[in-house]
Amino acid sequence: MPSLEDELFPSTPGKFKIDRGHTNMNRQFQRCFASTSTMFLWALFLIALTASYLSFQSFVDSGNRYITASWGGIQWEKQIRNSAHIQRPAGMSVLVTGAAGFVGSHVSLALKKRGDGVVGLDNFNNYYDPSLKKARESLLNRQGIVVVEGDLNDAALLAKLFDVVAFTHVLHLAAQAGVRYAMENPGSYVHSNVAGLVSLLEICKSADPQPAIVWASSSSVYGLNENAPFSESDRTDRPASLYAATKKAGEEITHTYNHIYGLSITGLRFFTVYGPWGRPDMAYFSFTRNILQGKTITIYRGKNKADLARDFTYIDDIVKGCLGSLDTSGESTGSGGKKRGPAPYRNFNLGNTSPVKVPTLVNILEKHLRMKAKRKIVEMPGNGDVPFTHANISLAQREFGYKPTTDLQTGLKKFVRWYLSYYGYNPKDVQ
Ligand SMILES: O=C(O)[C@H]1O[C@H](OP(=O)(O)OP(=O)(O)OC[C@H]2O[C@@H](n3ccc(=O)[nH]c3=O)[C@H](O)[C@@H]2O)[C@H](O)[C@@H](O)[C@H]1O
Repeated sequence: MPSLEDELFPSTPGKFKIDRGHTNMNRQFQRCFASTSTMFLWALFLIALTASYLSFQSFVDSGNRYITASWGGIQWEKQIRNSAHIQRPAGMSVLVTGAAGFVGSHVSLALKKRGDGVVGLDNFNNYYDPSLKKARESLLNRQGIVVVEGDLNDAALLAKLFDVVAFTHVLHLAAQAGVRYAMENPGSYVHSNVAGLVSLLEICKSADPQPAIVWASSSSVYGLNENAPFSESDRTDRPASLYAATKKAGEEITHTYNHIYGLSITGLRFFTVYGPWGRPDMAYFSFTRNILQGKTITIYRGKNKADLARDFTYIDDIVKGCLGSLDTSGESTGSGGKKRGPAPYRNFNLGNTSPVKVPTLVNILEKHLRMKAKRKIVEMPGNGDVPFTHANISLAQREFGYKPTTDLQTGLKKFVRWYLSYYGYNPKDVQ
């Protein structure tokens, strides 16, 4: 009888040598035959195992190819390098995250126009109509700017981008925006504004040379602050929304990376930015759409029937603020994850310095659209809104000459003109 060991390990070399001197040939033959067929079965099993392993590997490989299909390869790298190519003396090569977004697309075009190299990154998520993002991307493409489709949390993609281009600057504008949406989808704020930010900083800190980073914080960090106008030295530890809390977290996180790794960091506290190619989720945009469609608009009102007010800031002024910040960012001091000395850490308000009440904003829209709004006034729900915002911009003025020049009347006129042409309304129909 074959031992258990024989059964389990039938292919052990030399184990089944035929003993020719044995008289019981038949038995020998049977044993040998039995062993051979077991060997055969095991061989079959091994072949099947190898085949399944190989096909699994090829499935994994093809999966990876699918995941990375939108980036990688010699041709792709060439496009990225062309896009990042600097065309002016002492120019910069900038990675703009959120490049297909409102502010990102405007600043990318301005950078390219003055001869800087720009590579965009955007995940084209569907927080609002992605076709608007695609339309902005087309504008950028026409100026030779490539927008890579990918998420901040894709560390392999970020590493690849820094392999291909030694970016001098990162303008980090990709974020989950919107104050009130944070109650519906809190996870998206953590994903983009916290995890995504850290993922980007990790790559930047390890880069050699390290880029200088300018990124979008928010006026919302002032939260329940009542000192007006808001100064950078005011309290920012009482956020009123999760959106604000993630932006405040961003300011703390970037401080850490500045402190440990010597990254140059500039945070920009944007005050309710508006203008052509804007964000459809914002009040001025959705009010315009609803007024044109004859739908009722809801206007929130604060305590004691006080109107809410915002320091609405026109996009062209914000673009100038972004360029000024990039130009004065100073250099990161570290390389390859090691700090070599202190680097700049700055936060600036970029606002308009003249708050306007929301009902006044609606009056201006009515005038430009030549249509009456159907208004419904409701008490401000506890949704993260703050009663007013008002920027003190003296710090940005001093540091890089920031000076907003567009008032809400003028800015909304430009917005309405863009809106009507983009969405195909004939202004004559809008009487
Ligand atoms: O500065 C910022 O850091 C933020 O600015 C922007 O937030 P907000 O100032 O809240 O702008 P926005 O939504 O246009 O509401 C404007 C006003 O209309 C009121 N509002 C709004 C909607 C509505 O239906 N009714 C209404 O009265 C509303 O109560 C508010 O008083 C960006 O979206 C945000 O991403 C961030 O960048």
